[in-house]
Formats: sequence, structure tokens, C-alpha cells
Amino acid sequence: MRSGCTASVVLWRRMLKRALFSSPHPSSSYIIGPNYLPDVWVQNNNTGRRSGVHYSTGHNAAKIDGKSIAQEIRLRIASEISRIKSAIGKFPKLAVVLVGDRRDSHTFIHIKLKACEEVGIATSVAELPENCTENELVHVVSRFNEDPTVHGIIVQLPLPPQLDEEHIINFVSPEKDVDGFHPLNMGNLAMKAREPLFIPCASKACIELLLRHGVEIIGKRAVVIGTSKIVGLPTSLLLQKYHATVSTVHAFTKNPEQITCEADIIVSDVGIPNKIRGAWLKQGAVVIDMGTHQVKDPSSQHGFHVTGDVCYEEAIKVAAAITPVPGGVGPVTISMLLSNTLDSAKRAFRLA
Ligand SMILES: NC(=O)C1=CN([C@@H]2O[C@H](COP(=O)(O)OP(=O)(O)OC[C@H]3O[C@@H](n4cnc5c(N)ncnc54)[C@H](OP(=O)(O)O)[C@@H]3O)[C@@H](O)[C@H]2O)C=CC1
Ligand SMILES: Nc1nc(=O)c2c([nH]1)NC[C@@H]1CN(c3ccc(C(=O)N[C@@H](CCC(=O)O)C(=O)O)cc3)C=[N+]21
Repeated sequence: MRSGCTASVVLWRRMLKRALFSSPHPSSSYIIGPNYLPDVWVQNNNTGRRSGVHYSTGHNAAKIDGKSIAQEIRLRIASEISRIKSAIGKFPKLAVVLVGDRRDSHTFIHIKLKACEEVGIATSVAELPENCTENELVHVVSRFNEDPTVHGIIVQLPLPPQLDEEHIINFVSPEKDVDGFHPLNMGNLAMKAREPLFIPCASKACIELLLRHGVEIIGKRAVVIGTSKIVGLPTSLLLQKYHATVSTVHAFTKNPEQITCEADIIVSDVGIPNKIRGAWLKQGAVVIDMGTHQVKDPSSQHGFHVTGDVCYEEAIKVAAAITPVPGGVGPVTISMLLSNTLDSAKRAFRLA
């Protein structure tokens, strides 16, 4: 009797999944890239990949339009959430922890909350003062860990200097770690034949943009500038999973331009505006600019403008394709956060 009941529940879930998701993989079928990591990379003809990168006329680099890709992903996420809501009356929820008054952190959180609202992800925000203690922060994170209505938790970085980032990240439940920064998730990303529960959003966005632009990654020489846990390290690891030959450039690298100018794919996470010049690039390279800097600009409406790590005007004359800032990786990173949160909720609802 009991096993019959379990069997019918399993059958019901299977039917529900089939009704909700047209793809055989319920988890994020709208993402081409890194949800199923390719231990053996197979060219998939249904992904819209083209062979090789297309050059635009006049020898200027093609602009990789992150804004429209992000929008397309968000529409798919919104419709999936709406279908889940009508089927089982449940929806995903993201908890956001913000410490202090940094202007850029407030901007990023505002962008994330607005995106959640647009697709139907509920949010809960905990704001703590700049001088809060580690115990207070751990307490807030633990409360979200224990709350069954919360499926994703992010602690906005950087934290004020009295708080140990690594210590705090350890406290985020790996099952709700939609940033993918917990050592268990990062470790599984690093190791062969293992899959993390979540892949960091900016790295996922980088691969998604490359694949959607028709860039072949396997066997290509990639250089990642930066080793941070938010972008540089997980992007190097993910590019390796895609079988690129990856070099890392960091603050102690001597003559970094000698390394970057050999790369087919360059990902910059250096955190210095306009640091990467045209002369650092090989003719025909693909450039993913992860930097997002609010640079003072009294002539602009908000008193600043946003720029990347790469000197765009120089780079477009050399590269085959490049992501602009703003409107490149940033919006897709936010879409990946929505996607990770939806995936987490689907696991909790036993739909994935
Ligand atoms: N677009 C997006 O989606 C996202 C954008 N960002 C942006 O990325 C940028 C970087 O952020 P984050 O990763 O937190 O930054 P970090 O400051 O943590 O990392 C910067 C990295 O650059 C390296 N570096 C610093 N100076 C040099 C140099 N002169 N030459 C070579 N390498 C150098 C550092 O090397 P070392 O390891 O030796 O210290 C470090 O690894 C920011 O602008 C941030 O806003 C971040 C997340 C997502
Ligand atoms: N726990 C945590 N997770 C993060 O993912 C995280 C973080 N902390 N700390 C800071 C960095 C930075 N980051 C960005 C995300 C989106 C844009 C983005 O959408 N940028 C817009 C412009 C934004 C603007 O107008 O300022 C664009 O490039 O078009 C930028 C940067 C995520 N980060």
C-alpha cells in the first residue's frame, strides 16, 4: 500500500515535469552552456552555434549583445516560473544580504531585485550596518538557511574589512548557494567528473555568450586575467571543463601582454578601467570584458558612467568580437542568478 502510494507520487511528479518542461532536461533548457558540464564536449547542432566567429564589416569587432541575450533568457525563466506557479502554487525566492553603504553594491542589488521581480522570483532583503559583527551576519545567513521558503542566498561582496568573507561563505548552505562560491561547489567545479550544484553566475554568463556567438572553445588558447572567486577563478575552471587551454594572468605576472597577445579568447576580470589595451590582443581574438566600473563623470545624469577593463575603442580595431560595458556580460550574469535560483527552487519542489 505504502509503496503503491510512493509509486503514484513518483508517477505524478514525472507527469508534472513532462507537462511543465518540453526538454528532456528540465533544468534550464533555455541555457546553451554550462548546466550540463561537458566531460566529453559534443558539438550540438541545435544550439544555434555557427562555425567560427563572424567579422563585421570595416574590420571592427562584432559586438556581443549581452542585453538581448539576457532578455531572451529572462523571458524563458518568467514563463517557466509562471507554469510552475499555476501547476503547484509555489514560486522561487531569493534572499539577499547587504552589508554597509557602498554605492556600487546598492546599484548591483537594485539591478538584481528588479530582475527577480520581472520574472516572478520573490525576494527577501536583510540590510546590516557597515560596522556589524561576524556573529550578526552569520545569524542572518543561518536564518535564511533554515527558512524552507528561501531557495537562494547571496551575500553581496565585498564585505567591510572586519568581516572574513571566506568564513561567511562557509555558512551559506551549499544547496542555496546560488552564487556558487561555497568551497563545496567551487571544489566540485574544479574536479573532473564532478558537478557543482551551482556554477558562479559571471562565469556561466561568459560561456553562454561565447557559445551563443558561435565561438568554438575546445582546444582554443584562453587567457583569464584575474583570479577572484567571483569571476577569474571559476571562469578559468569552467573554460578548462570546456577543454580550452587556459592561462591565468594576475597582479604578479610579468609582461602580461606577451601572454594575452597569444590568446584566442581573453576574459578580463582585472578590476582596473581601460587596463587592457589594443596592443595586448591578437588579431581576431574574442574578448569578454567582465569589468564594471562606475567612473566619476560630472557631465552624466548620475554623476558617473560605467566602463569596463578593456579599452573598447582600441580593442574593436583588433578583436573579432567583444562584449561592451555596459550591456555585455553584466545583464547575462544577472539572468544566470535568476536561473540558478529557479534551478534551486525546482530541486526543492522535486521538479528537477
Ligand atoms: N560583469 C559581471 O558580471 C561582473 C563583473 N564584476 C567586475 O569585475 C571586476 C573585478 O572584480 P573582482 O573579481 O571582485 O576583483 P578582484 O579585485 O577580487 O580581482 C582582481 C584580479 O585582477 C588581478 N590584477 C590586479 N591588478 C592586476 C594587474 N595590474 N595585472 C594583472 N592582473 C591584475 C588580481 O590579481 P591577484 O590575484 O594577484 O591579486 C585579481 O586576481 C570589477 O570591476 C567587478 O565589478 C564582478 C562580478 C561580475
Ligand atoms: N555575492 C556577490 N555576487 C556577485 O555576483 C557579485 C558580487 N557579490 N559583488 C559585485 C560583483 C559585480 N557583479 C555584477 C553584476 C552585474 C553587473 C551588471 O549588470 N552591469 C551592468 C551595468 C551596471 C551599472 O549600471 O552599474 C552592465 O554591465 O550592463 C555588474 C556587476 C556581481 N557581483
